[in-house]
Amino acid sequence: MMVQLLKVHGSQNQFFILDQTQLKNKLSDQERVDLAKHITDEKAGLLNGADGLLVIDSSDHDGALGSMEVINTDGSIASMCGNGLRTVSRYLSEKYGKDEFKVQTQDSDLAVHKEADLAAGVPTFSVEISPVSFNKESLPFDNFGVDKIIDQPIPEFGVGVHFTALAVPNPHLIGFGNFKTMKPDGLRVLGSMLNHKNKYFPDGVNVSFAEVEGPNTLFVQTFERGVGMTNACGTGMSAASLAFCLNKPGMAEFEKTITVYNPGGMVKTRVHNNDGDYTIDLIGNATFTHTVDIDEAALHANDLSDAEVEETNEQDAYDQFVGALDNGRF
Ligand SMILES: N[C@H](CCC[C@H](N)C(=O)O)C(=O)O
Repeated sequence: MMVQLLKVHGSQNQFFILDQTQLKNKLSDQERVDLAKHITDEKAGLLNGADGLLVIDSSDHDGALGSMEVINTDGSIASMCGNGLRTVSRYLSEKYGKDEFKVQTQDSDLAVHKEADLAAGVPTFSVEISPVSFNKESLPFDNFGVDKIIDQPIPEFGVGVHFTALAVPNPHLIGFGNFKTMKPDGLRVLGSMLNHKNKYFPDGVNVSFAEVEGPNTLFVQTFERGVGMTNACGTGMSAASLAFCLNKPGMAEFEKTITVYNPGGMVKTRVHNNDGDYTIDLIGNATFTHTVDIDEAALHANDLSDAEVEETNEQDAYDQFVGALDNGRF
């Protein structure tokens, strides 16, 4: 029986989507991890690979149209994926004909809704990023001698950079500085050092460098846990936006729209402060670039050799959207 996967992206953070409800027999945990590592591999995989596999399944939670599992390209499971959740939201919205609903994720059911297109031909969704925590146990982190890291220098991690650590709920370390003065390879070196189990972050951590470009305007680049350098990281940009509001109140405001540029384009965020209980809205594209038709048995066998790939016509519109961005970086 043929099954259709999608290749998608949120701000060019690329994923494959598999909707397990199509399958006669669902993939086992190991089959899903093996498939993720294979299909996203830039050489052995499909379409030069991707940053992860998003597995959709049914949900019996109130108001949820489905569930999302996030598998990084190295096979590790993440609790959340902001750019990916926008693409999953679009998939479920079109499957069920609804524009506002919830998606069940590992830690919580998150509110999502369709937004006005960011540009012609650029489907756009808003997704809730939460729960948020700064407690060391929630990332987790250790061996810094503190229970929270908020706007602090960590000399061994980078000179001229102030760091904030938070879980949204996947773990993020956000460094604010000036890309021109930061060591050019600083993000890659630090991201690689902290990517997997280490004495500071036992579960690894996503590392982002953020630069303030103006009032309510950031540029963020991320070295993702379990992936490496990506064009964008939705939870990373959301975490950076919250740190921006907390640490630079003169430049960023809660409840106001923040524009976050990244190497893959641009998203918008809005940080809500409910008496210290934070949630973030992440608004951005949900672009479907390819369909991938494959026999269910081949999926179980992790055999991609007969996969039939078709390109959609959506990337052109996204490229035009990026080309029209006016911050001088594109
Ligand atoms: N690499 C992340 C998961 C994907 C997050 C990112 N792609 C996003 O858009 O939030 C982690 O291991 O926590």
